[in-house]
Amino acid sequence: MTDDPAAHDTAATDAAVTDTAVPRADRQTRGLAFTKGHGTGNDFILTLDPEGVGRTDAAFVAGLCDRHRGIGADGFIRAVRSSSLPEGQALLQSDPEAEWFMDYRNGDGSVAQMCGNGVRVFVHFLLDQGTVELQDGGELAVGTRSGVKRVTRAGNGYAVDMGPWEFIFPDAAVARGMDSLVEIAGLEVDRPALSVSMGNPHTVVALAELAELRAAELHRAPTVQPRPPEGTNVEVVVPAEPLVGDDGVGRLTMRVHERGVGETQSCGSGACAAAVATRFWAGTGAPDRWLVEVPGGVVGVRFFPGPDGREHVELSGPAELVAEGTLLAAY
Ligand SMILES: N[C@@H](CCC[C@H](N)C(=O)O)C(=O)O
Repeated sequence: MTDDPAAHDTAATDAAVTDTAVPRADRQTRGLAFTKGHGTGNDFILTLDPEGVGRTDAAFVAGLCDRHRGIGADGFIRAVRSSSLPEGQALLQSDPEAEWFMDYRNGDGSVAQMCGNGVRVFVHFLLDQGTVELQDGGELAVGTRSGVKRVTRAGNGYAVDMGPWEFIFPDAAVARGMDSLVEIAGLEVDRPALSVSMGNPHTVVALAELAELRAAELHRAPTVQPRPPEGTNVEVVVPAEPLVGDDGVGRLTMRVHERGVGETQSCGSGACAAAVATRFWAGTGAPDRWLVEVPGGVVGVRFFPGPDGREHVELSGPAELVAEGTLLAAY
């Protein structure tokens, strides 16, 4: 695991998995109420913990997310009142509307800054719990480790302003249109890539054809050189031919290896990063609207001028809740 360049610095996670610092009495999680949901197949275990008192240590989260010995999910999301967490309290200073904080963890228990599919499912979960009200067209401010995100409802679909995108290695990106080389199992030569931050890090690789996309063995972590400082999620994309349809919308097909998870059916922030990179490579005149096909469905990406004067990225797509239950295990 420690050789996995696409993963977080896993030392802390590994230590926490075998952590005996959590007193045995506090490991009792039997009776915990949970909901299972997904956005285009990117699946999450959600719990409501307004006061922020529940367990979030890596051993617990990894146990819950284990697909054989737990409930199984790509990630764990805890709904906490922003006022109950230091990160949330800091956000409330500048944005008092963000009453709820999406406390997100990857399936291996590592903390990630942002989850684009997760934040849509999070809002759907809060509505289902009766914790918030949101009419069609209404907007909810959500606290995240990547700042406050505004989520708009359209039926069971949600659109989130993910905020501004940034190149992780801006000098190389602008000078060469790529900043790193990625070795992907199943593909013969290393591929050039562009690393984009959507609050969390992504490295996007363009392939020429769908056969190559199918050949990529994404259950293995790709090797990225140079590796973004906090690790990275790797998106492999094939731009459509033609890239832009008669409707003026750009299209691409994507698979992803997520940091802290492995291959997933979808990654919302990854779809945004894939659209950023593809639009950049396409040059002047490339569209502001994109449809990104992932193994679990299709998500929309739109570029627009944000209220802060920077270009923002909107992610849209469905959110589904599929089950609720009570935990029997003590991890
Ligand atoms: N694995 C990611 C966090 C989760 C991203 C998510 N699936 C999405 O929809 O954006 C990371 O470690 O950054």
